[in-house]
Amino acid sequence: MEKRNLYLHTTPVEEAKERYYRAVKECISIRTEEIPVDRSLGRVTAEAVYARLCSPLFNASAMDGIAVEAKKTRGASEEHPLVLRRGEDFQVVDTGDPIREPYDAVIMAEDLLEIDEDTVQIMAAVAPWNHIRPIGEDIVAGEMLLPGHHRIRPVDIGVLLGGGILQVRVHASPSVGIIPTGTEMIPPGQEPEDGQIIDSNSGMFAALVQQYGGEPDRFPIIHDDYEKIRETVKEAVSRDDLVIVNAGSSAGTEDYTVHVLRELGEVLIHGVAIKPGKPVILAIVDHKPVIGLPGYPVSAYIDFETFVKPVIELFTGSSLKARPLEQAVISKRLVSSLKHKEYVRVKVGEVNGRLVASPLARGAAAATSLVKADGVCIIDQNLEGYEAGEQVQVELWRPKDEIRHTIVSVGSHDLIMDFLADLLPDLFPGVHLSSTHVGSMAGLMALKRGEAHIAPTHLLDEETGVYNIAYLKRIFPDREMALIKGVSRIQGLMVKKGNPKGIRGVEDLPGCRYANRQRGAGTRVLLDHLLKQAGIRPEQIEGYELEAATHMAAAALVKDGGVDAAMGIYAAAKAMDLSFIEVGEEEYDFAIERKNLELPFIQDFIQALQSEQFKSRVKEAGGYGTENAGKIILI
Ligand SMILES: Nc1nc2c(c(=O)[nH]1)N[C@H]1C(S)=C(S)[C@@H](COP(=O)(O)OP(=O)(O)OC[C@H]3O[C@@H](n4cnc5c(N)ncnc54)[C@H](O)[C@@H]3O)O[C@H]1N2
Ligand code: MOO
Repeated sequence: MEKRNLYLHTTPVEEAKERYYRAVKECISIRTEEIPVDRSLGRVTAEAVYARLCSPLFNASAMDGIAVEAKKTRGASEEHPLVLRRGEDFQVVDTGDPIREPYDAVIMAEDLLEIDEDTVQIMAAVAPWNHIRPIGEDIVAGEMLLPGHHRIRPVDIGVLLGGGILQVRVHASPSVGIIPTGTEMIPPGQEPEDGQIIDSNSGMFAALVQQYGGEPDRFPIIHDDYEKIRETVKEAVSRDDLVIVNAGSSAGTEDYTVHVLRELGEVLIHGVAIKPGKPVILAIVDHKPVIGLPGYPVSAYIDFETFVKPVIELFTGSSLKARPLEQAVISKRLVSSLKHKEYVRVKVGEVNGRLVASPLARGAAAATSLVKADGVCIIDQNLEGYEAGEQVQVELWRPKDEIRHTIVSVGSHDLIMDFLADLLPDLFPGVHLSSTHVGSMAGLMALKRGEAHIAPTHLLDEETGVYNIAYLKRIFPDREMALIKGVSRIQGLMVKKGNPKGIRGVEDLPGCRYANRQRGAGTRVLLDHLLKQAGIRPEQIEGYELEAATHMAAAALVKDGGVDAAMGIYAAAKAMDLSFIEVGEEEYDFAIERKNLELPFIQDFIQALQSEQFKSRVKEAGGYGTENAGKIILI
């Protein structure tokens, strides 16, 4: 067997950061540069900036009116108005005009009685400096306008220009080398062949670097070849301030990064007690920080935020605002190990006045969990997790105001949830739909615990043959509930195109490879019902234990995953270009507490269901009926 980097020891996150930053600070040199003020937005001052000019530059009129000598207005009153003559006693001025000797006060046009073009009457005396902005009232030449380490905002640009400053010295944007490695990697745009993986991380890193004020310097993909990786790292270190080497960070036989970095420089840390992101490498080569990030996108992102961002901030001279921490109730039990600090991506919604966090997929390769997340629940290394319903700290990634206007849906999955999520903010600006797919039963349980506004459900009551209502009565015996009617949809068996196995119905499933849905999913309840009717036991079906989380995930397993059949909706089969054997029609509705029907965004949701846009979109997908969409049944 080839050599592996088996490492059993990991360093706690804070210790790793502290040791690395101490070393980095000692070795890097911070560059600064002078740039035009009007292109300095977001940059950080390298030194204090002092005004070159005063503002205003001269004594200036603050109002439209006339400039006078204050002493000549003495004695004027309502009873004894005073007559003033142009040229002799006053000069007409506009706001901003210079006021020169002998004038020392301004009277507003509204306070004048015009007798003729050259004569006015005043009814009150004025004091010197009345309505005059003196030289340097706002800015005095030589005064400090901005301190060092200040991130420049639009208002700062205004003040600098007003103070006569055209160039400003700022921290230079660090150039960040990005080196993707891996023989199996291909650049985006190239059609992947078997076993190839699109290098999506480099694009994400480049965007992060830009967002945090650096300049990305991207290298082409380097194959798993020790010499090539070494030469590329040397090149990057010679031209960049900071270098990221992506993947090859862990224990694989072709994970060369750490060996290359050990040869070229010093590896301070390999392996941190963080999940995801454990195999991160923190090194220094030729006085430059070099960070090896793991290949899995979520690990790479979490490590970037934790270890790369603070290094970029050292170069840019200022820390970016940390994301706010909020208390939330966690909706599912979260078990975590004492071996690491864990970052669990969560969806967050406000239900009945409290924030509720629902954990998303925890896998390090689940990049879409980063896209769906409203935040992250951080479980400290010394904690073994949280029980459902416990208070947790969540770092919010989305503005709280937006979270407040989000409908939280937990339950069964259907493609219409995607249509609605897309349609809602279009029809009702500011309203969002967040849906978590856990199956019908688990959704109703979440609704019961007050963790969702709505629970999409399709549960067949075997006795009555009626969908959903019986379950609501049973699960919420003493609560006033309602059902917002959704769609009727065709359920069936999704099979490979052309149905090569000649499957006609559930009776043909024994002998085929099947993919099931998770326990409590309505689709699984339907399968069990049909199996019972057909007198087939679950053990007779190969793959009964294989659980797909959504219709689309089940369809994907049939398409490419070595599975012959899975139960699902027509629209998913159509979207994946599969053949479809209809087994029946069912009703997909939304359970809700009656008191929540009046919430403004729930009213918007009901209207969206009734909208023409929704109906035509659903019709296009096929296999749905929308006659009852948006109707309310009180239970
Ligand atoms: N025996 C062990 N195996 C693994 C361990 C371990 O401790 N012992 N650690 C696991 C952990 S944790 C992680 S995280 C990964 C890290 O893997 P590597 O950094 O070595 O990355 P690769 O194996 O080269 O790639 C893994 C995977 O990542 C994706 N990837 C890679 N590069 C990119 C890219 N540029 N863009 C998008 N995605 C990328 C891809 O799916 C690769 O298959 O190791 C575990 N293994
Ligand atoms: O560190 Mo790995 O990122 O846990 O999957």
